[in-house]
Amino acid sequence: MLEVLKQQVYEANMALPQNNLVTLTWGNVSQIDREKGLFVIKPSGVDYDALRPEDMVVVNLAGEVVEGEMNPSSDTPTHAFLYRHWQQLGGIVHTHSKWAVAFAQAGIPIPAAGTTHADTFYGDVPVADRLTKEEVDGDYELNTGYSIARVFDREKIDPMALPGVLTNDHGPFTWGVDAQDAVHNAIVLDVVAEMDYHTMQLNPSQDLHVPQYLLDRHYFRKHGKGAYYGQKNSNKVSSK
Ligand SMILES: O=C(CO)[C@@H](O)[C@H](O)COP(=O)(O)O
Repeated sequence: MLEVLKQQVYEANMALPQNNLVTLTWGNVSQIDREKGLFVIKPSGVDYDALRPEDMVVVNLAGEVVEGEMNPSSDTPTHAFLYRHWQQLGGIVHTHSKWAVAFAQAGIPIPAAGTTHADTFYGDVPVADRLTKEEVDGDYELNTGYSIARVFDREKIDPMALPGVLTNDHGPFTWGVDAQDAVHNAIVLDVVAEMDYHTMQLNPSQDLHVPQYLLDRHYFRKHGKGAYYGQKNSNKVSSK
């Protein structure tokens, strides 16, 4: 079943090593068929060089395997939670891209410091709350999903205006209307994280945020004023 979707998800997963967003078997991509209530995700721990479209695993929104010989990604509960929590999501990516992971490990949001960022993310990319020992010892991946939703719900951020997050101590998740859109956002996220790191080195005392009018100009030029309008001043997302 879902052979076309498996091919799309396979190609999106292969884009992760092609864009230097992952090493070894790290990372994963999924995409959902909302009508069927099923999503397709990469199998767990499989080397990208050995990956095939037919290896993709079909999962329901409860995170249960519906079709597939291999175990689904270990992050499947996080993907399933996010699909349940936000109906707008069509595709989700998790990577260990190095510059975004550096910000995630430092617990620092990726600031909306330039127009490169503003074209894709309507504000700072926030850091999710650090998981407690109980959350880690419990259903770790599900609790990762809860930590992501908590920061967006608390800060009243439209997830489609700001399609990415840094899970504390871990790494980035991005999303979009489909898997390819989510991969695009994962690529942009790591590029702007690297740019921001160097900007911070060049001028540590500067407030890195672009002015709201420039954030608006770039974001709405690309996404339209009506689409995914985020909260005003959302580029001032507070750090954790
Ligand atoms: O963060 C981790 C492991 O620390 C996982 O996200 C891996 O990066 C990918 O795991 P699989 O998708 O292969 O299960």
